[in-house]
Amino acid sequence: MASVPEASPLAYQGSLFDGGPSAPDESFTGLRRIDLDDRSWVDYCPGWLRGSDELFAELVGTGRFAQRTVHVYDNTVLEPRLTAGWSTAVDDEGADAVPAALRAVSKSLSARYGVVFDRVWVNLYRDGRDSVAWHGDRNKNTHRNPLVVTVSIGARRRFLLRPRGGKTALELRPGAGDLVVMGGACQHEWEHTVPKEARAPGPRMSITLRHTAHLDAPGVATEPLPTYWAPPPTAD
Ligand SMILES: O=C(O)CCC(=O)C(=O)O
Ligand SMILES: [Fe+2]
Repeated sequence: MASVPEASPLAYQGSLFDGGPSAPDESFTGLRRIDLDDRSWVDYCPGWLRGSDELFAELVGTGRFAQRTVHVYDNTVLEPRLTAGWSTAVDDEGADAVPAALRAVSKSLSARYGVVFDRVWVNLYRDGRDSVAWHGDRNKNTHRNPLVVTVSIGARRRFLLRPRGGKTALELRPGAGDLVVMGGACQHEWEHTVPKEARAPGPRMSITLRHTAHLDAPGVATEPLPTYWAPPPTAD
Protein backbone atom coordinates (compact mmCIF):
# COMPACT_ATOMS: atom_id res chain seq x y z
CA MET A 1 0.00 0.00 0.00
CA ALA A 2 1.40 3.38 -0.89
CA SER A 3 0.19 6.51 0.72
CA VAL A 4 0.52 10.20 0.15
CA PRO A 5 4.02 11.16 1.27
CA GLU A 6 4.38 13.48 4.22
CA ALA A 7 5.65 16.97 3.49
CA SER A 8 3.82 16.31 0.36
CA PRO A 9 4.90 17.61 -3.01
CA LEU A 10 1.23 17.11 -3.75
CA ALA A 11 0.23 20.50 -2.47
CA TYR A 12 -1.29 21.76 -5.66
CA GLN A 13 -0.40 25.30 -6.63
CA GLY A 14 -3.86 26.28 -7.67
CA SER A 15 -5.41 29.03 -9.68
CA LEU A 16 -5.46 32.49 -8.13
CA PHE A 17 -9.02 32.96 -9.25
CA ASP A 18 -10.62 29.81 -7.93
CA GLY A 19 -10.51 30.29 -4.17
CA GLY A 20 -13.17 29.44 -1.60
CA PRO A 21 -15.17 26.34 -0.81
CA SER A 22 -16.15 24.09 -3.67
CA ALA A 23 -19.55 24.50 -5.30
CA PRO A 24 -21.05 22.89 -8.39
CA ASP A 25 -22.43 25.20 -11.06
CA GLU A 26 -26.07 24.17 -10.91
CA SER A 27 -26.77 26.05 -14.12
CA PHE A 28 -24.39 23.81 -16.08
CA THR A 29 -23.56 26.84 -18.19
CA GLY A 30 -20.87 25.95 -20.66
CA LEU A 31 -21.80 22.29 -20.88
CA ARG A 32 -21.13 20.95 -24.32
CA ARG A 33 -22.41 17.62 -25.69
CA ILE A 34 -19.86 15.84 -27.85
CA ASP A 35 -21.36 13.01 -29.90
CA LEU A 36 -18.70 10.36 -30.41
CA ASP A 37 -21.00 8.51 -32.77
CA ASP A 38 -24.72 7.85 -32.87
CA ARG A 39 -24.64 5.76 -29.67
CA SER A 40 -21.97 7.28 -27.46
CA TRP A 41 -21.42 10.77 -26.14
CA VAL A 42 -19.40 12.86 -23.73
CA ASP A 43 -20.64 15.91 -21.87
CA TYR A 44 -17.88 18.39 -21.13
CA CYS A 45 -18.40 21.36 -18.84
CA PRO A 46 -15.25 23.40 -18.18
CA GLY A 47 -15.01 25.00 -14.74
CA TRP A 48 -18.12 23.25 -13.48
CA LEU A 49 -16.85 22.86 -9.90
CA ARG A 50 -15.77 26.18 -8.46
CA GLY A 51 -13.37 26.21 -5.52
CA SER A 52 -11.74 23.00 -6.70
CA ASP A 53 -8.34 23.91 -5.25
CA GLU A 54 -9.74 23.92 -1.74
CA LEU A 55 -11.32 20.53 -2.36
CA PHE A 56 -8.01 19.22 -3.70
CA ALA A 57 -6.29 20.27 -0.46
CA GLU A 58 -9.06 18.73 1.65
CA LEU A 59 -8.90 15.41 -0.17
CA VAL A 60 -5.10 15.22 -0.04
CA GLY A 61 -5.44 15.66 3.71
CA THR A 62 -8.35 13.34 4.42
CA GLY A 63 -8.58 10.74 1.64
CA ARG A 64 -7.23 7.29 2.40
CA PHE A 65 -5.26 6.96 -0.78
CA ALA A 66 -3.82 3.57 -1.58
CA GLN A 67 -2.42 1.81 -4.59
CA ARG A 68 -4.78 -0.82 -5.92
CA THR A 69 -3.87 -3.78 -8.03
CA VAL A 70 -5.00 -4.49 -11.54
CA HIS A 71 -4.90 -7.67 -13.59
CA VAL A 72 -2.85 -7.53 -16.75
CA TYR A 73 -3.12 -10.81 -18.61
CA ASP A 74 -1.97 -13.39 -16.02
CA ASN A 75 -0.23 -10.91 -13.74
CA THR A 76 -1.38 -8.78 -10.87
CA VAL A 77 0.36 -5.42 -10.89
CA LEU A 78 0.08 -2.22 -8.88
CA GLU A 79 -1.86 0.55 -10.58
CA PRO A 80 0.31 3.57 -11.36
CA ARG A 81 -1.90 5.99 -9.38
CA LEU A 82 -3.49 6.14 -5.94
CA THR A 83 -7.20 5.74 -5.23
CA ALA A 84 -9.37 6.61 -2.26
CA GLY A 85 -12.84 5.22 -1.67
CA TRP A 86 -15.42 5.16 1.06
CA SER A 87 -17.13 2.06 2.37
CA THR A 88 -20.44 3.89 2.35
CA ALA A 89 -22.78 5.03 -0.36
CA VAL A 90 -22.76 8.75 -1.00
CA ASP A 91 -25.65 9.60 1.30
CA ASP A 92 -24.84 7.24 4.20
CA GLU A 93 -23.93 8.78 7.54
CA GLY A 94 -21.36 7.36 9.91
CA ALA A 95 -17.65 7.22 10.55
CA ASP A 96 -16.70 6.63 6.94
CA ALA A 97 -19.15 9.12 5.46
CA VAL A 98 -18.29 10.59 2.09
CA PRO A 99 -17.06 14.21 2.44
CA ALA A 100 -19.80 16.83 2.17
CA ALA A 101 -18.24 18.44 -0.89
CA LEU A 102 -18.41 15.14 -2.79
CA ARG A 103 -22.00 14.62 -1.70
CA ALA A 104 -22.83 18.01 -3.15
CA VAL A 105 -21.20 17.01 -6.43
CA SER A 106 -23.16 13.77 -6.52
CA LYS A 107 -26.45 15.44 -5.63
CA SER A 108 -26.13 18.00 -8.37
CA LEU A 109 -25.25 15.43 -11.02
CA SER A 110 -27.88 12.92 -9.89
CA ALA A 111 -30.53 15.61 -10.29
CA ARG A 112 -29.28 16.53 -13.73
CA TYR A 113 -28.81 13.04 -15.15
CA GLY A 114 -31.71 11.19 -13.53
CA VAL A 115 -29.66 8.39 -11.97
CA VAL A 116 -28.42 8.17 -8.39
CA PHE A 117 -24.65 8.51 -8.40
CA ASP A 118 -24.12 6.61 -5.17
CA ARG A 119 -20.53 5.42 -5.52
CA VAL A 120 -17.51 7.68 -5.43
CA TRP A 121 -13.82 6.98 -5.97
CA VAL A 122 -11.09 9.58 -6.13
CA ASN A 123 -7.98 8.89 -8.19
CA LEU A 124 -4.75 10.75 -7.49
CA TYR A 125 -2.16 11.08 -10.23
CA ARG A 126 0.84 12.19 -8.20
CA ASP A 127 2.88 13.25 -11.22
CA GLY A 128 3.19 12.53 -14.92
CA ARG A 129 4.28 8.95 -14.30
CA ASP A 130 0.88 8.11 -12.90
CA SER A 131 -1.71 7.12 -15.47
CA VAL A 132 -4.57 4.81 -16.32
CA ALA A 133 -4.37 2.58 -19.39
CA TRP A 134 -7.00 2.36 -22.12
CA HIS A 135 -10.12 0.73 -20.73
CA GLY A 136 -13.90 0.74 -20.56
CA ASP A 137 -15.19 0.83 -17.00
CA ARG A 138 -16.20 -2.48 -15.48
CA ASN A 139 -19.80 -1.42 -14.99
CA LYS A 140 -20.18 -2.22 -18.68
CA ASN A 141 -20.52 -5.82 -17.48
CA THR A 142 -23.44 -5.10 -15.18
CA HIS A 143 -25.15 -2.08 -16.69
CA ARG A 144 -26.37 -1.16 -20.12
CA ASN A 145 -25.12 2.29 -21.12
CA PRO A 146 -23.91 3.32 -17.65
CA LEU A 147 -23.20 6.98 -17.04
CA VAL A 148 -19.71 7.62 -15.67
CA VAL A 149 -18.77 11.00 -14.21
CA THR A 150 -15.31 12.41 -13.67
CA VAL A 151 -14.66 15.81 -12.12
CA SER A 152 -11.01 16.74 -12.56
CA ILE A 153 -9.28 18.90 -9.98
CA GLY A 154 -5.70 20.07 -9.75
CA ALA A 155 -3.35 20.01 -12.73
CA ARG A 156 -4.62 19.42 -16.25
CA ARG A 157 -3.90 16.04 -17.80
CA ARG A 158 -4.81 14.59 -21.16
CA PHE A 159 -7.98 12.48 -21.19
CA LEU A 160 -8.36 10.58 -24.45
CA LEU A 161 -11.16 8.54 -25.99
CA ARG A 162 -11.02 6.07 -28.84
CA PRO A 163 -13.35 3.48 -30.32
CA ARG A 164 -12.39 0.17 -28.71
CA GLY A 165 -8.98 -0.77 -30.11
CA GLY A 166 -9.02 2.11 -32.59
CA LYS A 167 -7.30 5.48 -32.90
CA THR A 168 -7.68 8.41 -30.51
CA ALA A 169 -10.78 10.32 -31.57
CA LEU A 170 -11.17 12.89 -28.82
CA GLU A 171 -8.64 14.63 -26.62
CA LEU A 172 -9.71 16.64 -23.60
CA ARG A 173 -7.44 18.25 -21.04
CA PRO A 174 -9.56 18.45 -17.92
CA GLY A 175 -8.46 19.98 -14.62
CA ALA A 176 -9.48 22.76 -12.21
CA GLY A 177 -13.08 21.64 -11.76
CA ASP A 178 -13.92 20.50 -15.30
CA LEU A 179 -16.75 17.98 -15.60
CA VAL A 180 -16.69 15.03 -18.01
CA VAL A 181 -19.65 12.66 -18.25
CA MET A 182 -19.44 9.60 -20.47
CA GLY A 183 -22.75 8.17 -21.61
CA GLY A 184 -24.57 6.00 -24.09
CA ALA A 185 -22.48 3.04 -25.20
CA CYS A 186 -19.18 4.70 -24.16
CA GLN A 187 -18.12 1.99 -21.73
CA HIS A 188 -19.10 -0.79 -24.13
CA GLU A 189 -17.78 0.47 -27.43
CA TRP A 190 -15.21 3.13 -26.52
CA GLU A 191 -12.13 3.25 -24.32
CA HIS A 192 -10.60 6.09 -22.35
CA THR A 193 -7.17 6.73 -20.83
CA VAL A 194 -5.14 9.26 -18.89
CA PRO A 195 -1.71 8.63 -20.44
CA LYS A 196 1.63 9.27 -18.80
CA GLU A 197 2.93 12.75 -19.50
CA ALA A 198 6.57 13.73 -19.09
CA ARG A 199 5.64 17.36 -18.56
CA ALA A 200 2.59 17.06 -16.32
CA PRO A 201 2.34 20.39 -14.54
CA GLY A 202 1.55 18.90 -11.11
CA PRO A 203 -0.68 16.43 -9.31
CA ARG A 204 -4.24 15.85 -10.47
CA MET A 205 -7.27 14.13 -8.99
CA SER A 206 -10.32 12.76 -10.70
CA ILE A 207 -13.48 12.41 -8.66
CA THR A 208 -15.36 9.55 -10.30
CA LEU A 209 -19.04 8.84 -9.74
CA ARG A 210 -21.00 5.76 -10.75
CA HIS A 211 -24.50 4.48 -10.16
CA THR A 212 -25.46 1.11 -8.72
CA ALA A 213 -29.10 1.19 -9.72
CA HIS A 214 -30.41 2.00 -13.20
CA LEU A 215 -28.97 -1.10 -14.78
CA ASP A 216 -30.36 0.23 -18.00
CA ALA A 217 -29.45 3.85 -17.67
CA PRO A 218 -31.37 6.23 -19.84
CA GLY A 219 -30.05 9.42 -18.25
CA VAL A 220 -31.33 12.63 -19.73
CA ALA A 221 -29.07 12.37 -22.62
CA THR A 222 -29.67 9.18 -24.48
CA GLU A 223 -32.95 10.29 -25.96
CA PRO A 224 -34.03 8.32 -27.81
CA LEU A 225 -32.77 5.33 -25.86
CA PRO A 226 -30.38 3.48 -28.16
CA THR A 227 -31.93 0.38 -29.58
CA TYR A 228 -28.57 -1.01 -30.53
CA TRP A 229 -26.40 -2.71 -28.03
CA ALA A 230 -24.72 -6.08 -27.93
CA PRO A 231 -21.99 -7.20 -25.57
CA PRO A 232 -18.66 -7.13 -27.41
CA PRO A 233 -17.32 -10.65 -27.90
CA THR A 234 -14.15 -10.02 -25.89
CA ALA A 235 -13.07 -11.47 -22.59
CA ASP A 236 -11.85 -8.92 -20.07
O1 LIG B 1 -8.80 10.07 -14.08
C1 LIG B 1 -9.64 10.10 -14.96
O2 LIG B 1 -10.05 11.14 -15.48
C2 LIG B 1 -10.21 8.80 -15.48
C3 LIG B 1 -10.30 7.73 -14.44
C4 LIG B 1 -10.89 6.49 -14.97
O3 LIG B 1 -11.09 6.32 -16.13
C5 LIG B 1 -11.30 5.41 -14.04
O4 LIG B 1 -10.95 5.48 -12.86
O5 LIG B 1 -11.98 4.48 -14.48
FE1 LIG C 1 -12.49 4.73 -16.48
